[in-house]
Amino acid sequence: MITLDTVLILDFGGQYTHLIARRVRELGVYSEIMPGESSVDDVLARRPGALVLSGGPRSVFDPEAPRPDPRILEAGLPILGICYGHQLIAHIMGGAVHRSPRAEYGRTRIHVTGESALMDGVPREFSAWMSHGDVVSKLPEGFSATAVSESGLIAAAESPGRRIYSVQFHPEVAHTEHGREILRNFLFRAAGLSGGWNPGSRIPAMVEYVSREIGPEGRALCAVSGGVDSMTAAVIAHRAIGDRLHVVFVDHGLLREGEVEGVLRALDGVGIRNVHFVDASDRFLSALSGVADPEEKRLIIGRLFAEVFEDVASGISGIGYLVQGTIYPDRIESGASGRGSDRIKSHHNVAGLPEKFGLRVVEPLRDLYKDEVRAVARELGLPESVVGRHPFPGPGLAVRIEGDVTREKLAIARRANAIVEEEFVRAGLYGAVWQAFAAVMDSTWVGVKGDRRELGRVVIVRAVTSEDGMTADWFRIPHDLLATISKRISEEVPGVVMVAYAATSKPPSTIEPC
Ligand SMILES: Nc1ncnc2c1ncn2[C@@H]1O[C@H](COP(=O)(O)OP(=O)(O)OP(=O)(O)O)[C@@H](O)[C@H]1O
Ligand SMILES: O=c1[nH]c(=O)c2[nH+]cn([C@@H]3O[C@H](COP(=O)(O)O)[C@@H](O)[C@H]3O)c2[nH]1
Ligand SMILES: NC(=O)CC[C@H](N)C(=O)O
Ligand SMILES: [Mg+2]
Repeated sequence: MITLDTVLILDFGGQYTHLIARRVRELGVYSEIMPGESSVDDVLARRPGALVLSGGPRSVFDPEAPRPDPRILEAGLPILGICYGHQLIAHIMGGAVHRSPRAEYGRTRIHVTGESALMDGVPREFSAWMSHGDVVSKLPEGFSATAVSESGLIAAAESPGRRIYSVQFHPEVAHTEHGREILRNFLFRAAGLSGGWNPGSRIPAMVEYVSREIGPEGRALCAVSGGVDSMTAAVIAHRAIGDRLHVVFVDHGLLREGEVEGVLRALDGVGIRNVHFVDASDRFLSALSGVADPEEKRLIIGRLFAEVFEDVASGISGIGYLVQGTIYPDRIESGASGRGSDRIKSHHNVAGLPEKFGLRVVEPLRDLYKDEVRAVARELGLPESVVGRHPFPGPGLAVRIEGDVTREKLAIARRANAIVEEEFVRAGLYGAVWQAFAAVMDSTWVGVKGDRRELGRVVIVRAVTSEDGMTADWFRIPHDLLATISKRISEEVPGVVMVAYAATSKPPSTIEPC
């Protein structure tokens, strides 16, 4: 699916690597992230139009520091180094990097000192976001500095003849003024890429990919949750193979109020005929009984999903494939994107499938971010109720329940989640947040209801804003809305005596509690 104008971002563990990929895509150039130490052959095999070397936590002179294959710098490709990437270029090509006596963190004034395609249309002075302790103290042969920071440190450098550019600051973060222009200048002026990519433009290629994978005779199962990812994957697969597509929707007993009816209605609406609804709630809930560890719960659910899919598949003749709505962040967060990144959570659809899974997995959306999937869904004509639906994790309410999943906690989670969603809709704020939900804690709080002591549960309400679920900020919820939600949950949901609001961003938290 790679076209000529792909930008590959070599990841050295930077905090903002994903933002670089997103910004580049927003500018109309397809981009992907690769491990920073990928070999020159692996990089060139993907026929990139340009490379970006990301930031990273290490010092270039640290013996453990990740390094690019040096031949990459000689391959003649346009390169932009950012922060650690900037330092790597200097270090490898014969310049020098030193521990700076003055670290620069946060907003820093930048002075443009030279003529540079990178700085075209950018004022001679602007504020940029810095986050570094090392500094390039000597540039390699043939490089010149084009900007300095307020402390006189090199902030941008280049060797235009070799089409190698580097910046010490982070053009990809919103706090850097003109960061977008600088990236745009790199892509279109320095690297001469042509742009014009948008997520919708990938629809034909995605349909093509599904047709090719499944072949002219093949039949596939598509696991659908009703979320925008799997609905979009199903519609793409349906375009590709028509009624050779069978959709399976599983009730694992961890769904929200009204969800079964809603999803079946939505499936009917997109014209998919072969729908298999499986009520497997007893099977899932009994397997989860007494299991408190979050990762263990996820892995059990992943395994049971796979078993149910295999059962359904074996009842339909000729099914050899499973189409899933896996998206890019699912793979990244499950630690599947490259070496050295940590597995944060086992998203059931990535890490949960058993090694000997009997069906071949087909994932048309595997390289897209959520907002890009939404753009595709809109383009495909899916209804706004699907396009705008908040993400709901595959393991369902199990990840919104601390400790073991009991019927008591499930009932609380179900009611409390319904109240949160209803009130966000009523306040006109459903579309303003990435997600809004309630989680049920194991801990208790002493309450007093109708003059009687009641040892009740704690429910945590969480609402976040986010672009892609990779990072998130807690939503500054209006107090009136929080008051209504809190009052309704504590009054209407038996067994709850405390409602709290989660005021931590991601990082350091994640969005869902488990
Ligand atoms: N109840 C379910 N029945 C069948 N398949 C499911 C179910 N829940 C999840 N899946 C499968 O797991 C995949 C991942 O779930 P995930 O929640 O990430 O995506 P989604 O539900 O499609 O979208 P969203 O993130 O918007 O909820 C889905 O795309 C689908 O293939
Ligand atoms: O399909 C999914 N399977 C999962 O196992 C899963 N866990 C979390 N999520 C959703 O992913 C986004 C990031 O969540 P976290 O910050 O909690 O990791 C949030 O939007 C979460 O709702 C999941 N989606
Ligand atoms: N953000 C970065 O890439 C930091 C690079 C390097 N670790 C430094 O501290 O200078
Ligand atoms: Mg979902």
